[in-house]
Amino acid sequence: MFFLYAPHPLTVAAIGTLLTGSFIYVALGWWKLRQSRQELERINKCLPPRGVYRNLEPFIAFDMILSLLSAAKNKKLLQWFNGHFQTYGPTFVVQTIPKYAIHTTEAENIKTAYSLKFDDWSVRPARQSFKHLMNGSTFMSDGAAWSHSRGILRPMFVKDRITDLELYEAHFQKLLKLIPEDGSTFDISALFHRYAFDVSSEFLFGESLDSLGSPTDAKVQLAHDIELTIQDAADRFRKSLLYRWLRRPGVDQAVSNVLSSTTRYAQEALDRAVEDQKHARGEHKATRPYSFLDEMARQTQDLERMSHEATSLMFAGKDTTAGLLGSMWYLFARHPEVWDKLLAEVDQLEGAPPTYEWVKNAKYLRYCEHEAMRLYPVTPILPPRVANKNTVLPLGGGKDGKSPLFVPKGTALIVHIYSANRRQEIYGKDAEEFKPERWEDLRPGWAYTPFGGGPRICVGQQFALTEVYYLTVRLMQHFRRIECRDSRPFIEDLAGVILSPDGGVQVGLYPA
Ligand code: HEM
Repeated sequence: MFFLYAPHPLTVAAIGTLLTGSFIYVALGWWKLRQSRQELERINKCLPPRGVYRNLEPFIAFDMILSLLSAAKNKKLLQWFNGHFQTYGPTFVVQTIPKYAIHTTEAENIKTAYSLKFDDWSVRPARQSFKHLMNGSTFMSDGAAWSHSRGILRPMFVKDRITDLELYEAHFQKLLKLIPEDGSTFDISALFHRYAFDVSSEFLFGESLDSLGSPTDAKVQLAHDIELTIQDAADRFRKSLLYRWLRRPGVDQAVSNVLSSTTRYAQEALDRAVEDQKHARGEHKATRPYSFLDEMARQTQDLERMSHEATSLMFAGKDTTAGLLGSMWYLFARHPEVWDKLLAEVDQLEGAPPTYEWVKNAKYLRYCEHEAMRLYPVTPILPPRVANKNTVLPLGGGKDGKSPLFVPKGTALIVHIYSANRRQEIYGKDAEEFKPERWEDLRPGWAYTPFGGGPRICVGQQFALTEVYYLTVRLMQHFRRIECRDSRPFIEDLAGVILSPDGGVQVGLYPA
């Protein structure tokens, strides 16, 4: 029987040659990689990392994941990382057998990855949880595709586009009606979220979702679905392997409504662009408020791309802006001396609404925002970048952590803004305190990057800041006194990916 099934000697020889050839090919590839790695390490004088977080279970770092989950459950995730930076120094490595991740607070490392060696790092591999919503957006792209989309986006955020203060004023008037005038306690951060929602939707779609007014049922549903979709994207990112079993009910329908609604808004903008071309050019600008999608329709007819870009901007801009307002007002409520000083600056306007130039030049207002963003940065941990080739970071290697660090292809780099902003070497011994005055002569450069940095710096930064400054001034012109109604210390809430105080910002406000 055996004889019947024995392979022909030529077949055996062919298989043998194939196997040996493959082995040599793989071995040569591995040897070449090792050589180039050693060469890179030698040229750059790389040393092994100073801080290494070692896992007992070295494959998926199960012990670290459990420890992180427990810290997150106790609302101490940021403190957990902060503690590890105290132990290991400003850069540490988490090693598992398949790959490793670098956590850093070091300005030079951030500058290198975000600017000097920008091309060595990609964002897309770590943003897969957003793919179903914004696959073609700037936020998701790398390389030439990113340059192209960012180029389309840029003109929409230039000065004349973001100085439409009427947009902010109209929604401020609606917000004002919802604030109790008798000093009774309310959560001002919840109103900031609705305000940012309405401003963003009007800016993006040309139509506000009107969450501060009397929205239609369809708008209420869309607002609900956008919130659910944002939470779901955060779940996908955090729970990765377990996500399938831990999905929130109604997610599929919510995602589908968000996508079909943004597609409808995009289609309407394209139709208007066609109408405009038929009539005098740019006619709609006189009759309609400026909309991001209208502007985009002048540059592309790609419906999916427009819908994905608008969705990504809604995600990137809404909670972040509300989060910054929340941090500032959380701190104002606890620092009456800062409130009084800012009030004096605001009073220079003698009650008139501020102009764009005024908010840009209001120094103390800017210091307050910088200081709030320093202590409670809206995005306390930036989304990871992944090395697309072997590369080097300037710091983190050697016994003192001052030597360059070799970074193998596939390594994730995670920048910790929250911990970077508390480094005593940069901010002094009082780094934990709220002192806007420190910004009079503080220039931390790459040590302070709440909006990211380099070519991918937040495209909406000026839009967000104008919105935040304008609303703060207008509220302070109306309400002259603030009282804190929550004596608990700051407890982190990272329910989305945005940092806010647990329990909101409970205050009482009094008009003049
Ligand atoms: C206080 C408010 C905001 C904060 C703190 C903030 C923060 C950030 C940060 C840190 C990044 C860089 C992420 C990285 O490099 O990994 C970023 C990118 C981005 N932000 Fe913002 N953002 C804010 C508001 C906005 C607004 C209002 C918009 C638009 C309406 C916006 C649109 C974007 C976009 C499109 C990107 C991706 C840019 C690119 O990849 O080229 N952001 N933002």
